[in-house]
Amino acid sequence: MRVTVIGAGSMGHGIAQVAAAAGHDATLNDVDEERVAAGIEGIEGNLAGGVERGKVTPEERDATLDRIAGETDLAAAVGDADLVVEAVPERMDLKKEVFTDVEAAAPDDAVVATNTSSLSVTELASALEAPERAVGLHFFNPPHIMDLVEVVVGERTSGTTEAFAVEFVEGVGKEPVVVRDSAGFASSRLGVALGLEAIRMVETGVADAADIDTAMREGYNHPMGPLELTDLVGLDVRLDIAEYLHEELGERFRPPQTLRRKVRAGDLGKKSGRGFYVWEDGEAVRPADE
Ligand SMILES: NC(=O)c1ccc[n+]([C@@H]2O[C@H](COP(=O)([O-])OP(=O)(O)OC[C@H]3O[C@@H](n4cnc5c(N)ncnc54)[C@H](O)[C@@H]3O)[C@@H](O)[C@H]2O)c1
Repeated sequence: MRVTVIGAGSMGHGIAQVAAAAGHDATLNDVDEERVAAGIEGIEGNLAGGVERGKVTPEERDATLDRIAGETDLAAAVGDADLVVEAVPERMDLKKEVFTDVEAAAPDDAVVATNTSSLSVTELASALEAPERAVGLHFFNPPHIMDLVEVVVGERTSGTTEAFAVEFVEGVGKEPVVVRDSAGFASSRLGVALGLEAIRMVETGVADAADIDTAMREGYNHPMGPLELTDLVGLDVRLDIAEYLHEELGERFRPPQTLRRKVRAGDLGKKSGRGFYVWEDGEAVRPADE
């Protein structure tokens, strides 16, 4: 199968890697050469880590990389795709534009998927002349490690598209859960609620970021605390999601000022090197506000 991923950021490059590792031809698209190259470098880094840990053989690494191509021209990237997954920033207008461009250039029977964490798949699909071919494929961060993929079924998603999506997810070795389209789906709504409350607790001086994270790891057995997870996801991504959930679900999702302030300052978490923590070599090394 040919899989094209639009957007080579935190999620897009990982999704292309997962598809290629499962034997699909994967094309990675972004707005310029530099971002595509950074995405491919990210995949190389993930695979090198896999080889070091004995999870990936050198042959599998090479075969996966051989199946990945970069392409900055969207029409060329999707021209012979069987599945297109968009992973551009969490903004409805931008994603609709991408969907429209994909439909104009992709084969008529290609499935058009979105990796959105929260936006309505039904509304996004309304940008297509054939909304029945749209579906949500919500991978988790980092896609090559996390097993879950939410398959989000919009109002107009056809049974064939849903079945294709579930089969694709199982085929790449992940665990699909099928969810109805509603703001934040099953996972982001709860995950973001926890993250926003943790930020409000830092703001009001209940405890500092490291202590809140320790409490959730040690007390609730979460593998990662809500603030470190916010850093991993990206503060800008979390802010976009919170704004949408605030609009759709009300006051409890109002983005805290601290989140806005950090995003304005360019403190986006792991990807910029600083968020609630300072990040070095992919690890949170100390709280940012000490
Ligand atoms: N970060 C997470 O933990 C996470 C988890 C699950 C889902 N998501 C969702 O995945 C999507 C992407 O998030 P991300 O964290 O990878 O964002 P990101 O900011 O890391 O990457 C987005 C990429 O899209 C590119 N882009 C922007 N406009 C484009 C266009 N018109 N055509 C092609 N590329 C374009 C950007 O250059 C950038 O490289 C969002 O919808 C987000 O909600 C994110």
